[in-house]
Amino acid sequence: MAKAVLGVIGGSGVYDLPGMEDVREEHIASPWGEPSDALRFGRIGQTQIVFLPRHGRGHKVSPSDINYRANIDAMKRAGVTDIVSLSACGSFREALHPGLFVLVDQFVDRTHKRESSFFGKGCVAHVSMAHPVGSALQARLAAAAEAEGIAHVKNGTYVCMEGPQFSSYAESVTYKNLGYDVIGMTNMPEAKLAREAEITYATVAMVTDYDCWHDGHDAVDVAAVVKVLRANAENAARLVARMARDFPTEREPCPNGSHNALEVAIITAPEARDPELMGKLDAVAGRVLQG
Ligand SMILES: CSC[C@H]1O[C@H](OP(=O)(O)O)[C@H](O)[C@@H]1O
Ligand SMILES: Nc1ncnc2[nH]cnc12
Repeated sequence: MAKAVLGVIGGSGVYDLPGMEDVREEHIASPWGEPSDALRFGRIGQTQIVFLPRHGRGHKVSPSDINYRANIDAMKRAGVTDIVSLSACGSFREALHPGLFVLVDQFVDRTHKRESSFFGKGCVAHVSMAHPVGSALQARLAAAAEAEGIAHVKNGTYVCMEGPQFSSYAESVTYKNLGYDVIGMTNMPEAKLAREAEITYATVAMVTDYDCWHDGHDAVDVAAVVKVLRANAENAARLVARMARDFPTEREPCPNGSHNALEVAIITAPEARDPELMGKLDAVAGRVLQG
């Protein structure tokens, strides 16, 4: 197994990762376009960390405009084996209150304007998304939250909307009635692309609001989100630092198959593959394509 490198993708309010040492920045070029920002390399204890703010510094990139493929490809090129996504979200349950961290285990993808695969014409692949979150990585997050006394719950479904507008009341009530737990605008296709790149993925969905279904709360707006973000970001930094303390130095096999997701996924015959696309897949699929 490869050396373990922990990637952290910071969402709204998380543009930095306090606690990293020996920090250096590098702009990683990707054949998939421009990543949201330079990658920040550092370590916490013995654990190598690569940090990327998905909206860029200053929050310049909107959810639909994020180049998710470039971000994941750049992380793969940086040697990242596991990604923790730190994401703000709205809640569809009274008990999932602002400030709570939901370690979701499922996603519903309602996005429709984003490139959501590295594969396509000239190299077709179908990875499993049955269990999109690495359960061992999720367990490490839960243990770290427990140790730090950070309020959290394990499991839940994150519905990813296109945005950038927040949901209508009818949409919000529909999602709630469908049994979804939280809502955001970014974790899809991020989680799909991570799986295609054989990177283990886990989300910390940090509740900021009750979206707009709750009679006792105003409909969500950015000001309401920002009010809760600062405390959430501080807890997120503590959580990651704690998890990094006991992180393995060697990559562990993922119980959900993310470490070898491509082994049984590529269906295009070798002689039918498009050389140009194969070139772009050098990082993401290099392990299986180069044998
Ligand atoms: C600022 S509220 C809406 C914004 O916040 C979430 O961002 P992220 O997932 O990157 O933390 C949500 O997905 C929207 O992009
Ligand atoms: N209610 C909400 N809907 C979508 N994305 C969010 N991010 C934070 N709160 C959100």
